[in-house]
Amino acid sequence: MSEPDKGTNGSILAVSDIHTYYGDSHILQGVSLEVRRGECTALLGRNGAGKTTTLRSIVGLTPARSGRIVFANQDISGWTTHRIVRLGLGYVPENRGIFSNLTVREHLMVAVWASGVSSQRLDQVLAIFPRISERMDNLGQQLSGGEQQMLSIARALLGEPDLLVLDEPSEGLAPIIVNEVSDTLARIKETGTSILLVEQNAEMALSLADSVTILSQGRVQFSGTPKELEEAPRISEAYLGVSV
Ligand SMILES: Nc1ncnc2c1ncn2[C@@H]1O[C@H](COP(=O)(O)OP(=O)(O)OP(=O)(O)O)[C@@H](O)[C@H]1O
Repeated sequence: MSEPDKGTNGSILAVSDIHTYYGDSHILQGVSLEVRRGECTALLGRNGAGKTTTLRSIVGLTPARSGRIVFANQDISGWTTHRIVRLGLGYVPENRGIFSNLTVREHLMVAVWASGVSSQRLDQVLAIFPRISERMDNLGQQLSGGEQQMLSIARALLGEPDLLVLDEPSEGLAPIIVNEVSDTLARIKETGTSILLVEQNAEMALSLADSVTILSQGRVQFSGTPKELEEAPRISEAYLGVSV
């Protein structure tokens, strides 16, 4: 992980006024958000608000048609996903990307080869995920939802990303496992890794976040700190359906 760069207003990721389409459907209509170095930004909103599309635009899977995305001081607009990941972005997709017939070890070794990191790095990552280290010879299909989520996060961390981008890591998990995922993300943040976290679980996301962006119908409805959101209950009730 690189040292914080004081020369660029402390931002590891700055998304400015992006517009993204699926065919003719204009989904993101001028989305802007920021992740500051070493901090966590939570991206919240109801189903269909455009959260996943925002992440897909950032990682180059569904490129924005206009707007600007600056990551690690580089304008990555139009870059391929492969190149963006190489620059230091770790992506944990919503479906977790776990293969049923590969073992935990094979998932991790593929990532080690692909990112060219040392086996020492694998040991460092496994130290954060004790449960995964005990399951090295289990197949993907033999893992619980929580273990699959942890493996997906571990794999993204192998490449020593400066920014970890996660799409609803709590989805489908029991509350006690959500707490484990949340504690793990807090530890990752403590090591200096910046985090962009998409969540339906506002409580979990706000416990980790330094800033919050709320989307509705492809537009930003709120941007501020968790405290500012707490002081604006009408916003959270209108766009999240809960008081925070
Ligand atoms: N492949 C696609 N083709 C066409 N429209 C899509 C596609 N994927 C998503 N959409 C539409 O784009 C809008 C935003 O979807 P998106 O998945 O980004 O929302 P979200 O906030 O992540 O919601 P969820 O929590 O349900 O994943 C929705 O109206 C959705 O129906």
